[in-house]
Amino acid sequence: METSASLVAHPDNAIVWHDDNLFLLDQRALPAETRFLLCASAAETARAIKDMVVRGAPAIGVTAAYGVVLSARDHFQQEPTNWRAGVDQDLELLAAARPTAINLFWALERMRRRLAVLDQLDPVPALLTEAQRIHRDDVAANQRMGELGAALIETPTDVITHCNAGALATGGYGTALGVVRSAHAAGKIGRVYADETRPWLQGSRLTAWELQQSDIPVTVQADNVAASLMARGGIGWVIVGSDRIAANGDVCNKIGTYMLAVLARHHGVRFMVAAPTSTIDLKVGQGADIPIEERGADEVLSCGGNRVGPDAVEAHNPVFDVTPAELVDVIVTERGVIEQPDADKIGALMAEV
Ligand SMILES: CSC[C@H]1O[C@H](OP(=O)(O)O)[C@H](O)[C@@H]1O
Repeated sequence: METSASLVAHPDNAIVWHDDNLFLLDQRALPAETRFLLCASAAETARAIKDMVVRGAPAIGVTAAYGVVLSARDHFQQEPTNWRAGVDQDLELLAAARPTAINLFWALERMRRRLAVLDQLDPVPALLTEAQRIHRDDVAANQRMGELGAALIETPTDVITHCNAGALATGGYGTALGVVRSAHAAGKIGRVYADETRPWLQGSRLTAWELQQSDIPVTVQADNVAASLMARGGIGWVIVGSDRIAANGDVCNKIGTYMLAVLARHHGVRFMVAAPTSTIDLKVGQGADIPIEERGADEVLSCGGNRVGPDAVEAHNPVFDVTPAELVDVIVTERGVIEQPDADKIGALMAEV
């Protein structure tokens, strides 16, 4: 993949369709380096998702949608009257990139439905329009969630967040960090304590960088500081995103989220999950049924590119966990807020979607 220095590196500009190609702000390099990588094919897009050049549930859905556009362009150019089989294969390649975030499959299904009604003429313009609509809708949903989430914060407080559920994890603005941005603008959040989020360090590398771009006070902390910080007082909320929400309200999110939810309940800190309805998977009844991605041992046994563990030692690296619905005080979606989520409330909200 080549790079292009002509794009502006900003959290809200991490996924860019430019010169009929896809450019991704390389989140593996942030914050030390801001570089865009060119994805010129569906295969390169799938690789970028798998390698976490781009990550975050809505962000990989938006990215995969553009990957389908690249696929249609390539296969239409190669075989103008027989491009569908190649595009179908690329849809499967993109779907196999990562297993947990439902937004990837939700976005690909939207592209499949658009494909189904296209005739054999050039599919690219219609597919690009659909991908851009998915991208635009995601940003609008995040801005709406920001408003709804901020309104729940009654008195000014500090908050803890985990991983990165910001503009970098979405089409822009962010889910959890979208609430933070809106609440801070309304004078309701003083400081954000960002868990570094081992092993991939989305918090110390991405959330801290994002909040600095928005001039929001942020303090990075090791993941195991959260308990004593809550015990000290002054933390009103834990605000996180999600990669998949089961039909009963169980929330799958970055590893360590479940630990935060238990601590929050113990310390009387409220626990908010901000996620668009595209993150709710009614086909999965409970959190235990959500596939949890396991990544390589090297992510755990290294830090900042330096090996820290001994040779030949084993490592366990599940990168998501499940927080039971009963530990979630509120789920904020773009369609509304669900207090004390359960299957009936999730079903009622989704019936309106
Ligand atoms: C707004 S969804 C962000 C969500 O995705 C992250 O996982 P990863 O960085 O591995 O893609 C994490 O679970 C965030 O909460």
